[in-house]
Amino acid sequence: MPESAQHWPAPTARTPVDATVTLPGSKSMTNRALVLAALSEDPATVRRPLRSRDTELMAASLRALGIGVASGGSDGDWEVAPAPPRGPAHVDVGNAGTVMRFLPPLAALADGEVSFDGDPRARERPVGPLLEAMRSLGADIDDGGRGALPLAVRGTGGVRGGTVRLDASGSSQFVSALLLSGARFEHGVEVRHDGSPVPSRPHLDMTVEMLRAAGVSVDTSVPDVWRVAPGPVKAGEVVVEPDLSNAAPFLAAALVTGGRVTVAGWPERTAQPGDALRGLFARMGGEVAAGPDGLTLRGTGEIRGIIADLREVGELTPTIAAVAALASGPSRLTGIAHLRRHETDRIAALVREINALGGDAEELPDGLAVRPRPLHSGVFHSYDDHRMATSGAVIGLAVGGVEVENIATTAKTLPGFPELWAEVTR
Ligand SMILES: O=C(O)C1=C[C@@H](OP(=O)(O)O)[C@@H](O)[C@H](O)C1
Ligand SMILES: C=C(OP(=O)(O)O)C(=O)O
Repeated sequence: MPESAQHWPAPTARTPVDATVTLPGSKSMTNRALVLAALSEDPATVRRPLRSRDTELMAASLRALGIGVASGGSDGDWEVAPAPPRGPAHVDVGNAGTVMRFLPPLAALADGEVSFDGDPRARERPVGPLLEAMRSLGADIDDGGRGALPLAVRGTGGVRGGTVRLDASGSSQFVSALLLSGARFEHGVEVRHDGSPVPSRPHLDMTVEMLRAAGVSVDTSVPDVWRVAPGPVKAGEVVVEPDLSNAAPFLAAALVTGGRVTVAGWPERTAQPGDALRGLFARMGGEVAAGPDGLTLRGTGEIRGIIADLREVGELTPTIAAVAALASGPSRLTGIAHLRRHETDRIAALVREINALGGDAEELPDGLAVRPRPLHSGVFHSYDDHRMATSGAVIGLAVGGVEVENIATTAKTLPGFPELWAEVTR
């Protein structure tokens, strides 16, 4: 297909956006819930799960390991019938960090060999520190010495477990992965992080909260140390919250058009990093208020630049950068060197695409700087990255003639994005 055939003309807002949006479930919660359900003593239910590429890959992988994952009830609920995982099996991780990192420790509990591979990009994403940690906990892994996919976990039906030290500065998912399966290791697991700060702290809190809700004892009394006691997992019924990271482009739509967007069902309390959008978008000029209908952002007509360390909420960066490209003042987004190994090198990609539309963005060693400059029409490339694609949509609302290449890549975490966006912005 010629490149132009895959271009999606981003809608430009002729009037301020005014809408209420109901978003599908959180990717991060859904894939944690599926893993915990799979490791449970009893059948478990995942209510209001996200059904998207990343979560369907997780469900398919668990099925390949002999665990029952079936649709049931309304809202696409998943009924999980746990079983001791078994090989031989193959896991296609796609480009899902959660599948790539959360499943190898579970596969080490399997009886038999489990091979892992994924999209070409998945082979470039870091997994080495996790594999080393697993080896020191007693797992047998063949990665051909690459410290990357493709690899095989030679499960023996159990993992010794114990204490392990690792550098999780490349991805919080290394730690989450060990914790999620750790209760099923003979001695549980104690993970000690050693290195530059771990990114995405809220995602670690989410892991701990969901484990505790499943009856697992987790000790977090020492900073950068997580101890999971051995014992049963009882996931029961997990209700998945709306995906607040995917709320980012919709709230941004209100901010950049001086309009109003309400995200329905915003939880009062949540571990999701997307909750930080309230503060970040308020600093960028929005008025944010929580009410019975959800969280509402009103644009004031003013779009301010922002200086922010986004280490804890890295996955919000593409949207923040898109708003920054439309702001009246300069922005500096730092603490996010690890984004260079996300779905794409997000720092390089954002700078390239903003500049291709006439903007003034610059790469920093651990982030990017964006200075105000009027943007013009053009193609915004997505690099097979769902959050790049939605960022192009945000810019397109304010800049006429923006076309997003491969908008379909949004199906990684938000299938139906173009339709939902059209509804919200019409
Ligand atoms: O555990 C999770 O669900 C996630 C953790 C974060 O990963 P990193 O710590 O690798 O950034 C985040 O960016 C990713 O989208 C989801
Ligand atoms: C980094 C992301 O995803 P993954 O779970 O593949 O790491 C993301 O969704 O922004």
